[in-house]
Amino acid sequence: MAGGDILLRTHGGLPVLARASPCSLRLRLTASGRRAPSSLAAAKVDIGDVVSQLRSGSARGAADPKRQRRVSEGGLAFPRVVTSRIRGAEEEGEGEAPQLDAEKIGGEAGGVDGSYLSETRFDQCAISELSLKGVKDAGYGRMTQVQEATLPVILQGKDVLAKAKTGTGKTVAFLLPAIEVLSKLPSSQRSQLRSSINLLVMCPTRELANQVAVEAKKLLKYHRSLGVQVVIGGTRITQEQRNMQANPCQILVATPGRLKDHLENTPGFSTRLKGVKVLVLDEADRLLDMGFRRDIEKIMAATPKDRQTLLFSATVPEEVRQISHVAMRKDYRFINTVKEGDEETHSQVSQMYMIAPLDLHFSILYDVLKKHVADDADYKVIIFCTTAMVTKLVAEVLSQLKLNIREIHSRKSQSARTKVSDEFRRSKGVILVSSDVSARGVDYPDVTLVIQVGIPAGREQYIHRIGRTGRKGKEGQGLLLLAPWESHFLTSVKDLSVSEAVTPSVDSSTQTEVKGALRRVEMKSKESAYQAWLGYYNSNKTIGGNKSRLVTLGEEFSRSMGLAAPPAIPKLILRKMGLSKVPGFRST
Ligand SMILES: Nc1ncnc2c1ncn2[C@@H]1O[C@H](COP(=O)(O)OP(=O)(O)OP(=O)(O)O)[C@@H](O)[C@H]1O
Repeated sequence: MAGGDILLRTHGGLPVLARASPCSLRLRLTASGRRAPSSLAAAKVDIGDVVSQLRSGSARGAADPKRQRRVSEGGLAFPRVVTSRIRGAEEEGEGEAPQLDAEKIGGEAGGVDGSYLSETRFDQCAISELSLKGVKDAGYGRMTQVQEATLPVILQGKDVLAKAKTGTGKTVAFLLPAIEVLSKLPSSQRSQLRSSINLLVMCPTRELANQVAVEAKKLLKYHRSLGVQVVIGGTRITQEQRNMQANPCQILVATPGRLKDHLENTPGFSTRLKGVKVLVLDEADRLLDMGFRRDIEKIMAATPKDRQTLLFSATVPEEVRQISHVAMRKDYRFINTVKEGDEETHSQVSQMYMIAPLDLHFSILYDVLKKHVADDADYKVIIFCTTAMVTKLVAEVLSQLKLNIREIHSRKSQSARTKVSDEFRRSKGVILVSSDVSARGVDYPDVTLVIQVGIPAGREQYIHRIGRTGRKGKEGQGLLLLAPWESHFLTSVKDLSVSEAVTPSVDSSTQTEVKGALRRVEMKSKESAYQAWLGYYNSNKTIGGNKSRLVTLGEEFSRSMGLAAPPAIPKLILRKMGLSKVPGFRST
């Protein structure tokens, strides 16, 4: 087991082992949500064994008692409850960094970990009656920590960069004060800017944009003079143009590519953007990374310089802090509700990783899923895969195995994506196989397990993906399934409590079923998955650097799909990947 001591905690009746990093040295929570000292143990846990022990009622305290004693005797001491102050809970972009007291904004309020809701109720805040009625109808009584920390600062007119864990209400945190700003615009300005866009919210994915608009509609319920529209890729741009012309709204939620399209092609659109008072970048670190930066810069340049800018995300890497001045005024505030010494992931989500050869991945996945499904009638699982085409393949294989599978990725039509997303949100007893289109922001309630197959695009992506479970303080489980040559990724999450799970011994009937399923999947799907897989790992800094090794790993992946030899790849694609001169790849 990598990285030192292990502590055992109870997770929904399931013993879970976690590495004892300095961050996890604090009182843990029991399944009932009461605070209790964690018991200590050291061992590896086989997920399969735990699940079957759980079914036979012997799971509690399943760890080896001798090992337990050894660690206890080893002197792992538990400090008292951490009541440290929040690090820079409110920091200036430059200059002083006022702090909020953790005890004031934390407490036993919210979900299982008791920390996502603050003590402050919305009706104690300086917000309009109309907003308050909307908030009440939405079912929100107390503010979440991030809402409590950001609302007064945004209402003061400051630019804000806010960091708060996944599923802790960041959407309302930026929407509510922004709506307040809009509702207080002097009526003269409002009539003058009647068709202008006053609040622009940018989101990296279409599903997230739709979701933000739904949340905005809830808060706008009693603000009859304010409306919201969505512009996203994958839909007919002419239809969007007609909608905007027929009923121009003051609030626009958009994905960057489509917004840029409107900027360039929709008459009068750039004039409407001149009315922007508040600009929000939701998932700011993603929108400011190289994939979106150019579009975002263009969009920002089309909005007034004196606008208010709000950047929100669960992850704010140092590079983003460095470049955030591009988007914000110099005196912006950095509001970080992740306590000093706390992890960026939730303590009530048990995180496991499993290292196994690629050719066992389908069998392990099937084994883990069968056990999870048998264990929890209300199961709701998301499996994240590396690329759209690998997602499609995994969904097809698991569907062949008669699991209740839905599939979502960028190669699906937008109408299919929306249908699957809406259905998954409402359902239980279903497994969503997804590319990174669902990694950030999407709020599917009650996800029981998140599985990540293959190396995630980075530490941030790992954190956002695992954040699809454990929302609003609820419990959840996460499993990262890696091949041995992918295990270097673990160093980038070594400060998180991710513990090793032993590879389950998959029985021969499971393996036979998986082989049969793989045989029934069309060759075309395997070819596309192989190409996409190669493209993904070829551009991975660590793995793509050694091309002859990539050939061998590609062979391993193709064997895992049940193929005797890797499929041939079109010359043009090999050339685009810079692999045409690498011996070992067959081309067509
Ligand atoms: N004050 C509140 N009280 C109770 N529930 C709330 C409150 N504010 C927001 N919520 C709910 O909490 C859930 C999570 O909110 P949201 O999706 O905004 O989280 P997030 O922090 O943006 O997550 P992510 O980092 O994954 O984007 C939503 O279902 C939302 O309706």
